[in-house]
Amino acid sequence: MTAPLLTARALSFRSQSGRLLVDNVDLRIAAGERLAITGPNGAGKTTLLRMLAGALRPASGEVLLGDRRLSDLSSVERARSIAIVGQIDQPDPRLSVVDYVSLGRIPHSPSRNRRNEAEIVRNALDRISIDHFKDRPIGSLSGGERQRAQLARAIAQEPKILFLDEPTNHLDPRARAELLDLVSRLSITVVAVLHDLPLVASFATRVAVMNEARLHAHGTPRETLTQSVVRQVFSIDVFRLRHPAEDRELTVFDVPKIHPFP
Ligand SMILES: Nc1ncnc2c1ncn2[C@@H]1O[C@H](COP(=O)(O)OP(=O)(O)OP(=O)(O)O)[C@@H](O)[C@H]1O
Repeated sequence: MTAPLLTARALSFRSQSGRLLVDNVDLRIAAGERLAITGPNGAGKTTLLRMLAGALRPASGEVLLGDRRLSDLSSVERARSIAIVGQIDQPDPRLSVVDYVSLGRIPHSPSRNRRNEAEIVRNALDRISIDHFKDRPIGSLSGGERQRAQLARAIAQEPKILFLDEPTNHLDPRARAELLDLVSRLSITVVAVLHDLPLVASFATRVAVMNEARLHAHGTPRETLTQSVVRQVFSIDVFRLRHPAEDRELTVFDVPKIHPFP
């Protein structure tokens, strides 16, 4: 592996009651990689993501960005390097989409060149294909549209690493694949919490499978989304089959049968 852009060493987090929510996690993320953090509900994925992004201070362990500890960076240095698209973002609903996306430029404001700034924002709107609703108030957007606006704001921030917490949860199946395709074309390092295993398999270059606060498996999708890991962690089966119409492999996650009513 080339020199990691982000390194987590023995990262742990405890709740106030003393429960371990993340237990001794080591990770190395190289520049250009797309790491998907997956695992069952409550496994510690968001807690881990927030520590990796510097939004939550670990109880023990450390995170390095390049060779610098994240905790030693100023908030401006951190904001120039790291963008987070989280699950909760409640901007003023009257803010127009273009003004909201412009907020991504705040960390860069000391070196402001107005024409250049406007160009970067326009570019972000264009890359996420939301320029047609750039003048609408944020409060009028659907969940999926809002998720796209959040991503455009993060792109306008021009970070080294983009952190996404369940970026597709409001999107329909096609829009999910399109959004992740778009993210993978940005050529930046991405760390994303994702539940949708087929999307994990096609989007991620590496996968971190969390289970009960621990890193259960870490590696390429093929190394981690194995029959034994998927069974043990998610209690479902995974099959790798030939696509019936195309010359490629299909990864099929076999969810349990839902009993018909009654
Ligand atoms: N500040 C906190 N205090 C106490 N418990 C917490 C705190 N934050 C998270 N938890 C608990 O820690 C566990 C892990 O939470 P986390 O949000 O990291 O899980 P997750 O894997 O992202 O879950 P999900 O898939 O449901 O979003 C959960 O049981 C959650 O209720």
